Amino acid sequence: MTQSNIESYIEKIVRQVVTNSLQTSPVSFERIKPVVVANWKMNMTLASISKFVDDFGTESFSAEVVVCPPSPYLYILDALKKQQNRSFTLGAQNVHAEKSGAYTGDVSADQLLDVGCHYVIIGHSERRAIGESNEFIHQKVRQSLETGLIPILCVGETEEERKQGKTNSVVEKQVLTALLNMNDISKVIIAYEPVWAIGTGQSAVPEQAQEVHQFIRSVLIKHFGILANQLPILYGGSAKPDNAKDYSAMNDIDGLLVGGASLKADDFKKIISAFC
Ligand SMILES: O=C[C@H](O)COP(=O)(O)O
Repeated sequence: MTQSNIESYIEKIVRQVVTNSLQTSPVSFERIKPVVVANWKMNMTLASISKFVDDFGTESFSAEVVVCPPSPYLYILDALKKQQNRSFTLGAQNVHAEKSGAYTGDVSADQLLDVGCHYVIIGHSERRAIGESNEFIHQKVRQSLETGLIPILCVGETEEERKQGKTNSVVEKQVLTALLNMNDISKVIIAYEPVWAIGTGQSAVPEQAQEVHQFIRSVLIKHFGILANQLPILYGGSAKPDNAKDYSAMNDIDGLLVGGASLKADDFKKIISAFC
């Protein structure tokens, strides 16, 4: 074999590996550790949080479990979970893009770290709906990563956009704008949440979600390299104890972002178990 034959042979193999990884689920990597996140939104009180912690029990899970309470309860939830040895990690529902300053009512990434947070949800459709742009979301992701918080970046299309066949283009733009010019995205988690499935009881069929997850993974690999294969991509939108197992069976669904069904510890634990 001549030198140029060897080079073209190697090039062909490399191209084949990349093409395969773009078209199918990764086979050469270990399965990503599942992540199951509770987003309590603007629900719960001190009494119901205390009951949740009691009911959650001391069980530990092979999945990473994250609970995101409303911000006034972050500190007390951290204290309760440490005191009672609970196996979940703390996350916030939002963060400001700037490090500090005159932003009445907002909370910074440093402050979230200070009260025990490791994760933060960014770009949830309920915040996009009140005016958060892709660019602002990008700044929040950057600030969180620089501070040491793990961003859970939410993306997803509206019902109208899906009907118009724009799901992939909408989601691609949301992902790429949020992660623009970032060299290291290894700490990012993506959550695909079709807006029409959130809080409606009309969850996406697992195969429908899998299709978008696979597309998101291919976008990540194309723009950030093969290691992007290891980023968890979660599904969110009317996930419940009785459909969690079906999502966990999908190759590219690495966990769930759960709203309503995370308010009761028993329901939430059933959902976690589906990924363990
Ligand atoms: O963050 C969670 C999602 O918005 C899903 O909410 P849901 O499970 O109540 O539909």
